[in-house]
Amino acid sequence: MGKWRGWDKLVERSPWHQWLKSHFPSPYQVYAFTLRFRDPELERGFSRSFELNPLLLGRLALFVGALAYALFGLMEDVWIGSQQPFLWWLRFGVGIPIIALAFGLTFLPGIRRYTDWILAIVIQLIGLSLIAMIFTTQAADTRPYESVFYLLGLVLLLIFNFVGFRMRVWVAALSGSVVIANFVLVGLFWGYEEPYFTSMGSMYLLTAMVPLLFGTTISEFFARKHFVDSLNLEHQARTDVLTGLANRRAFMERLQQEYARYQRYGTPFAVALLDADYFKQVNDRYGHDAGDAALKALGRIMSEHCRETDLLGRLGGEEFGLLMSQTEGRCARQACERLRAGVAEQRFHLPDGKEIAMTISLGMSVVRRDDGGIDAVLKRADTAMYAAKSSGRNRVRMD
Ligand SMILES: Nc1nc2c(ncn2[C@@H]2O[C@H](COP(=O)(O)OP(=O)(O)OP(=O)(O)O)[C@@H](O)[C@H]2O)c(=O)[nH]1
Repeated sequence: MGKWRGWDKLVERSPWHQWLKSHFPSPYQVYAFTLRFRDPELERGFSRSFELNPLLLGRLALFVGALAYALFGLMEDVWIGSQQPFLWWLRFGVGIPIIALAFGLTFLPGIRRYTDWILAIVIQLIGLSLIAMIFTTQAADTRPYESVFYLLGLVLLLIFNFVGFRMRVWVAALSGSVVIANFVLVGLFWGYEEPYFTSMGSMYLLTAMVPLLFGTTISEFFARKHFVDSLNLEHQARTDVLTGLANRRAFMERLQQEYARYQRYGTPFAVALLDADYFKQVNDRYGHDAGDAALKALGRIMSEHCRETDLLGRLGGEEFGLLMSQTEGRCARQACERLRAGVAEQRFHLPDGKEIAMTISLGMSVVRRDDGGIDAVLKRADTAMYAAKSSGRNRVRMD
């Protein structure tokens, strides 16, 4: 996007961008012009969130489009009896093979990211064939209304372009505009001398494009908004409100996944249960709000002492859990010691300015072959944690 920086700046100052920004707060920013998420990972997640595979949708639209295109041709040739073999050739010799070729291309590996462009090119070629039909029937002057029907064909093509394939909005807008521009250009050079047909025709096409563009933009906007809202809700459902750490549900899910991985690949893991020592005294002495602030600070300090691959969660009250992936024995114990020492060395600032010291007791266990599930691992960690408490607190015990 580097070369578009000037353009981006211009768009960013527009009221449209400001409005979008208020609906897609960071980190879900979208490009104002193309309505795409700035984060490629998010964009991929959004595409995946559609149950309908875009390739499948593209194939379906190509098939239906080809069927309609062929049926119109058959009706004209067989039933009405076209007087122009050139049109028949254009439809069945060029149009249908192009659609069939595009259909075949959608089966090539790695083509998925180019689907929009393949479909846009098909739209252009079919558009050109319809434009050729419009102006050759005009030139032949056989039936005065014939070219109007082909003009209606262009309107149908615009409908396919915007709503048939779920193309990216800006690609559809570009492709639709080129279809109209081609119609105007060909009309100016090969149409009736009098500009009535070309100007009225382009007015109809432009007017058809406005609601199509507007409608697809709105539906794209709401689809993205809905996606972002569902991500936010999912995040909230898995996050502890006070500390911002993973909540019990998220922690247990990760633990379950880790256990499944252990069963399948044998990658070990360790779990520690961490409990604040004499926390009741903090509440009793300084009040519940101060206790909350202390818990929040405890969560922050502990996460600073964890590895990125570890998961720290608040399991409830003043109890936390630490899941250490691909870790066992001595390494896990060292990690727990580091955490214990890190908390013990820290001074906690309460909202009223007072400073207190806090300590934690940790009980740790490493997964074993004979564990029937995560309950057994957790139970050992719990027993170890109570052993740490009863042997004086501010220490690590392993079971
Ligand atoms: N402020 C605050 N306090 C909480 C929260 N959840 C649990 N607590 C308090 O944490 C305290 C836990 O006390 P106990 O289980 O008796 O344990 P303790 O005082 O930490 O003593 P030991 O665990 O034996 O070292 C209780 O007073 C709970 O009210 C919370 O979200 N906020």
